[in-house]
Amino acid sequence: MSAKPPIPPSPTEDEYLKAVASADLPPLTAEDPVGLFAEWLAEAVKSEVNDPNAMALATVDAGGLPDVRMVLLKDAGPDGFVFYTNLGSAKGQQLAASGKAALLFHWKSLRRQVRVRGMVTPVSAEEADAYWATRARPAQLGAWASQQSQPLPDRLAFEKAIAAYGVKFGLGKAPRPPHWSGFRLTPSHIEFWRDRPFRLHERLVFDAAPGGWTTSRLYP
Ligand SMILES: Cc1cc2nc3c(=O)[nH]c(=O)nc-3n(C[C@H](O)[C@H](O)[C@H](O)COP(=O)(O)O)c2cc1C
Ligand SMILES: Cc1ncc(COP(=O)(O)O)c(C=O)c1O
Repeated sequence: MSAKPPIPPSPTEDEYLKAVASADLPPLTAEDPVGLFAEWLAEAVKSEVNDPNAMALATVDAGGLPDVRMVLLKDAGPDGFVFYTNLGSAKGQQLAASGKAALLFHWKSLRRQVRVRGMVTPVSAEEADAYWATRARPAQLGAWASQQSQPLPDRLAFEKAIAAYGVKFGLGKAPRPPHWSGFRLTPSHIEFWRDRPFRLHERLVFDAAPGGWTTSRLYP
Protein backbone atom coordinates (compact mmCIF):
# COMPACT_ATOMS: atom_id res chain seq x y z
CA MET A 1 0.00 0.00 0.00
CA SER A 2 1.35 3.42 -0.87
CA ALA A 3 1.51 6.07 1.89
CA LYS A 4 -1.27 8.66 2.06
CA PRO A 5 -0.14 12.05 0.70
CA PRO A 6 0.59 14.56 3.49
CA ILE A 7 -2.39 16.94 2.99
CA PRO A 8 -2.18 19.85 5.49
CA PRO A 9 -5.30 20.45 7.63
CA SER A 10 -7.40 23.62 7.51
CA PRO A 11 -5.97 26.31 9.84
CA THR A 12 -7.29 26.39 13.41
CA GLU A 13 -9.12 29.46 14.75
CA ASP A 14 -5.99 30.37 16.75
CA GLU A 15 -3.85 30.20 13.65
CA TYR A 16 -6.26 32.51 11.82
CA LEU A 17 -6.33 34.93 14.77
CA LYS A 18 -2.53 35.28 14.57
CA ALA A 19 -2.95 36.24 10.89
CA VAL A 20 -5.70 38.80 11.65
CA ALA A 21 -3.21 41.09 13.38
CA SER A 22 -1.07 41.35 10.26
CA ALA A 23 -4.04 41.53 7.88
CA ASP A 24 -5.22 45.06 8.63
CA LEU A 25 -5.03 46.35 5.06
CA PRO A 26 -7.00 49.07 3.25
CA PRO A 27 -9.59 47.64 0.83
CA LEU A 28 -8.27 46.59 -2.55
CA THR A 29 -9.19 49.25 -5.14
CA ALA A 30 -7.89 50.16 -8.61
CA GLU A 31 -9.10 51.82 -11.80
CA ASP A 32 -6.75 50.02 -14.15
CA PRO A 33 -6.14 46.26 -14.01
CA VAL A 34 -2.98 46.50 -16.10
CA GLY A 35 -1.41 48.91 -13.60
CA LEU A 36 -2.52 46.80 -10.64
CA PHE A 37 -1.11 43.68 -12.28
CA ALA A 38 2.23 45.45 -12.78
CA GLU A 39 2.27 46.45 -9.09
CA TRP A 40 1.49 42.95 -7.91
CA LEU A 41 4.07 41.37 -10.23
CA ALA A 42 6.70 43.85 -9.00
CA GLU A 43 5.96 42.75 -5.41
CA ALA A 44 6.08 39.07 -6.46
CA VAL A 45 9.47 39.65 -8.12
CA LYS A 46 10.77 40.69 -4.69
CA SER A 47 9.12 37.96 -2.62
CA GLU A 48 8.86 34.78 -4.72
CA VAL A 49 11.63 32.19 -4.44
CA ASN A 50 11.73 31.77 -8.24
CA ASP A 51 9.77 32.37 -11.46
CA PRO A 52 7.44 35.17 -10.26
CA ASN A 53 6.28 35.40 -13.90
CA ALA A 54 5.13 31.75 -13.94
CA MET A 55 1.46 31.27 -14.74
CA ALA A 56 -0.86 28.34 -15.36
CA LEU A 57 -2.18 28.39 -18.92
CA ALA A 58 -5.56 26.68 -19.33
CA THR A 59 -6.83 25.56 -22.73
CA VAL A 60 -9.42 23.11 -24.05
CA ASP A 61 -8.78 20.24 -26.42
CA ALA A 62 -10.86 19.32 -29.47
CA GLY A 63 -13.25 17.32 -27.26
CA GLY A 64 -13.77 20.22 -24.84
CA LEU A 65 -11.65 18.61 -22.11
CA PRO A 66 -9.67 21.28 -20.19
CA ASP A 67 -5.88 21.11 -20.13
CA VAL A 68 -3.47 23.18 -18.04
CA ARG A 69 0.28 23.66 -17.63
CA MET A 70 2.74 26.31 -16.47
CA VAL A 71 4.32 28.83 -18.86
CA LEU A 72 6.32 32.00 -18.32
CA LEU A 73 4.88 35.45 -18.95
CA LYS A 74 7.28 37.31 -21.26
CA ASP A 75 5.45 40.59 -21.85
CA ALA A 76 2.36 42.29 -20.43
CA GLY A 77 0.61 45.57 -21.11
CA PRO A 78 -2.66 47.06 -22.31
CA ASP A 79 -2.59 44.72 -25.35
CA GLY A 80 -2.41 41.57 -23.26
CA PHE A 81 -0.23 38.82 -21.80
CA VAL A 82 2.46 37.18 -23.97
CA PHE A 83 4.08 33.75 -23.68
CA TYR A 84 6.16 31.57 -26.02
CA THR A 85 5.98 27.91 -26.90
CA ASN A 86 6.25 25.19 -29.51
CA LEU A 87 3.39 25.68 -31.97
CA GLY A 88 3.05 21.93 -32.56
CA SER A 89 2.77 21.15 -28.84
CA ALA A 90 -0.53 20.13 -27.29
CA LYS A 91 -1.10 23.69 -26.07
CA GLY A 92 -0.02 25.14 -29.44
CA GLN A 93 -2.59 23.04 -31.28
CA GLN A 94 -5.31 23.73 -28.71
CA LEU A 95 -4.70 27.49 -28.87
CA ALA A 96 -4.69 27.51 -32.67
CA ALA A 97 -7.97 25.57 -32.77
CA SER A 98 -9.98 27.40 -30.09
CA GLY A 99 -8.38 30.87 -29.93
CA LYS A 100 -9.35 30.96 -26.22
CA ALA A 101 -7.43 30.53 -22.98
CA ALA A 102 -7.22 31.43 -19.32
CA LEU A 103 -4.22 32.31 -17.16
CA LEU A 104 -3.65 31.96 -13.44
CA PHE A 105 -0.89 33.56 -11.39
CA HIS A 106 -0.56 32.29 -7.82
CA TRP A 107 2.00 34.07 -5.67
CA LYS A 108 2.23 31.93 -2.53
CA SER A 109 4.58 34.32 -0.75
CA LEU A 110 1.96 37.11 -1.10
CA ARG A 111 -1.11 34.87 -0.76
CA ARG A 112 -2.54 36.39 -3.93
CA GLN A 113 -3.88 35.15 -7.23
CA VAL A 114 -4.76 36.80 -10.53
CA ARG A 115 -7.11 35.10 -12.99
CA VAL A 116 -7.31 36.18 -16.63
CA ARG A 117 -9.62 34.99 -19.44
CA GLY A 118 -9.72 35.98 -23.07
CA MET A 119 -9.00 35.40 -26.72
CA VAL A 120 -5.55 34.39 -27.92
CA THR A 121 -3.76 35.49 -31.09
CA PRO A 122 -0.27 34.74 -32.43
CA VAL A 123 2.36 37.44 -31.88
CA SER A 124 4.00 38.87 -35.02
CA ALA A 125 7.10 37.22 -36.47
CA GLU A 126 9.07 40.38 -35.60
CA GLU A 127 7.97 40.25 -31.95
CA ALA A 128 8.79 36.54 -31.68
CA ASP A 129 12.21 37.08 -33.34
CA ALA A 130 13.03 39.85 -30.87
CA TYR A 131 12.20 37.65 -27.87
CA TRP A 132 13.94 34.60 -29.40
CA ALA A 133 17.15 36.62 -29.74
CA THR A 134 17.28 37.12 -25.95
CA ARG A 135 17.28 33.36 -25.21
CA ALA A 136 20.48 31.49 -24.34
CA ARG A 137 21.93 29.56 -27.27
CA PRO A 138 21.59 26.10 -25.62
CA ALA A 139 17.92 26.89 -24.94
CA GLN A 140 17.55 27.90 -28.60
CA LEU A 141 19.11 24.61 -29.75
CA GLY A 142 16.81 22.72 -27.39
CA ALA A 143 13.79 24.42 -28.93
CA TRP A 144 14.98 23.35 -32.39
CA ALA A 145 15.43 19.73 -31.28
CA SER A 146 12.34 19.36 -29.07
CA GLN A 147 9.21 17.92 -30.64
CA GLN A 148 7.35 19.23 -27.59
CA SER A 149 4.49 16.99 -26.38
CA GLN A 150 5.47 14.12 -28.73
CA PRO A 151 6.64 10.77 -27.27
CA LEU A 152 10.40 10.76 -26.56
CA PRO A 153 11.81 7.29 -27.28
CA ASP A 154 15.13 7.98 -25.53
CA ARG A 155 16.91 10.95 -24.00
CA LEU A 156 20.11 10.22 -25.93
CA ALA A 157 18.30 10.74 -29.26
CA PHE A 158 17.21 14.19 -28.03
CA GLU A 159 20.75 15.08 -26.91
CA LYS A 160 22.14 13.97 -30.27
CA ALA A 161 19.58 16.14 -32.08
CA ILE A 162 20.58 19.15 -29.93
CA ALA A 163 24.26 18.52 -30.77
CA ALA A 164 23.42 18.20 -34.48
CA TYR A 165 21.67 21.59 -34.45
CA GLY A 166 24.72 23.02 -32.69
CA VAL A 167 26.90 21.81 -35.56
CA LYS A 168 24.39 22.98 -38.17
CA PHE A 169 24.30 26.54 -36.89
CA GLY A 170 28.04 26.61 -36.10
CA LEU A 171 29.13 29.67 -34.20
CA GLY A 172 26.49 31.88 -35.82
CA LYS A 173 23.13 32.83 -34.36
CA ALA A 174 20.49 30.13 -34.35
CA PRO A 175 17.44 31.49 -36.17
CA ARG A 176 13.98 31.09 -34.64
CA PRO A 177 12.48 27.72 -35.63
CA PRO A 178 9.27 27.88 -37.69
CA HIS A 179 7.58 25.77 -34.99
CA TRP A 180 8.37 28.18 -32.11
CA SER A 181 6.59 31.47 -31.45
CA GLY A 182 4.35 33.30 -29.04
CA PHE A 183 0.74 34.04 -28.26
CA ARG A 184 -0.91 37.09 -26.79
CA LEU A 185 -3.97 36.66 -24.58
CA THR A 186 -6.16 39.78 -24.79
CA PRO A 187 -8.02 39.92 -21.48
CA SER A 188 -11.80 40.22 -21.42
CA HIS A 189 -11.92 39.42 -17.68
CA ILE A 190 -9.30 39.87 -14.93
CA GLU A 191 -9.80 39.03 -11.27
CA PHE A 192 -7.49 40.05 -8.43
CA TRP A 193 -7.78 37.91 -5.31
CA ARG A 194 -6.24 38.69 -1.95
CA ASP A 195 -6.19 36.34 1.03
CA ARG A 196 -8.03 37.37 4.19
CA PRO A 197 -8.31 35.49 7.50
CA PHE A 198 -11.01 32.81 7.86
CA ARG A 199 -11.23 32.54 4.05
CA LEU A 200 -13.10 35.88 3.89
CA HIS A 201 -11.03 36.89 0.88
CA GLU A 202 -11.26 39.98 -1.32
CA ARG A 203 -12.07 39.61 -5.02
CA LEU A 204 -11.90 42.56 -7.40
CA VAL A 205 -13.07 41.91 -10.96
CA PHE A 206 -12.50 43.87 -14.18
CA ASP A 207 -14.57 43.19 -17.30
CA ALA A 208 -13.66 44.73 -20.64
CA ALA A 209 -16.21 47.31 -21.79
CA PRO A 210 -16.19 49.76 -24.72
CA GLY A 211 -13.43 52.27 -23.96
CA GLY A 212 -12.41 50.80 -20.61
CA TRP A 213 -13.29 48.42 -17.83
CA THR A 214 -16.23 47.81 -15.52
CA THR A 215 -15.33 46.76 -11.99
CA SER A 216 -17.21 44.62 -9.51
CA ARG A 217 -16.62 42.62 -6.36
CA LEU A 218 -17.44 38.98 -5.69
CA TYR A 219 -18.19 37.01 -2.56
CA PRO A 220 -15.17 34.90 -1.63
C1 LIG B 1 7.60 27.26 -14.19
C2 LIG B 1 7.44 26.66 -15.56
C3 LIG B 1 7.49 27.48 -16.67
C4 LIG B 1 7.33 26.96 -17.94
N1 LIG B 1 7.34 27.81 -19.01
C5 LIG B 1 7.10 27.32 -20.25
C6 LIG B 1 6.99 28.23 -21.35
O1 LIG B 1 7.08 29.46 -21.20
N2 LIG B 1 6.75 27.70 -22.56
C7 LIG B 1 6.62 26.35 -22.77
O2 LIG B 1 6.43 25.93 -23.91
N3 LIG B 1 6.69 25.48 -21.73
C8 LIG B 1 6.93 25.94 -20.49
N4 LIG B 1 6.98 25.08 -19.42
C9 LIG B 1 6.73 23.64 -19.68
C10 LIG B 1 5.19 23.42 -19.76
O3 LIG B 1 4.63 23.47 -18.46
C11 LIG B 1 4.81 22.10 -20.43
O4 LIG B 1 5.44 21.01 -19.79
C12 LIG B 1 5.19 22.06 -21.90
O5 LIG B 1 5.06 23.32 -22.52
C13 LIG B 1 4.31 21.06 -22.66
O6 LIG B 1 2.95 21.42 -22.49
P1 LIG B 1 1.80 20.89 -23.51
O7 LIG B 1 2.10 19.43 -23.79
O8 LIG B 1 0.51 21.08 -22.78
O9 LIG B 1 1.88 21.71 -24.76
C14 LIG B 1 7.15 25.56 -18.12
C15 LIG B 1 7.09 24.73 -17.00
C16 LIG B 1 7.22 25.28 -15.74
C17 LIG B 1 7.12 24.36 -14.54
C1 LIG C 1 10.09 24.33 -22.74
C2 LIG C 1 10.11 25.78 -22.35
N1 LIG C 1 10.00 26.72 -23.31
C3 LIG C 1 10.02 28.01 -23.01
C4 LIG C 1 10.14 28.46 -21.72
C5 LIG C 1 10.09 29.94 -21.51
O1 LIG C 1 11.14 30.44 -20.89
P1 LIG C 1 12.49 30.97 -21.60
O2 LIG C 1 12.14 31.62 -22.90
O3 LIG C 1 13.02 31.90 -20.56
O4 LIG C 1 13.34 29.76 -21.82
C6 LIG C 1 10.26 27.51 -20.69
C7 LIG C 1 10.38 27.90 -19.28
O5 LIG C 1 10.45 27.09 -18.35
C8 LIG C 1 10.24 26.15 -21.02
O6 LIG C 1 10.32 25.18 -20.06
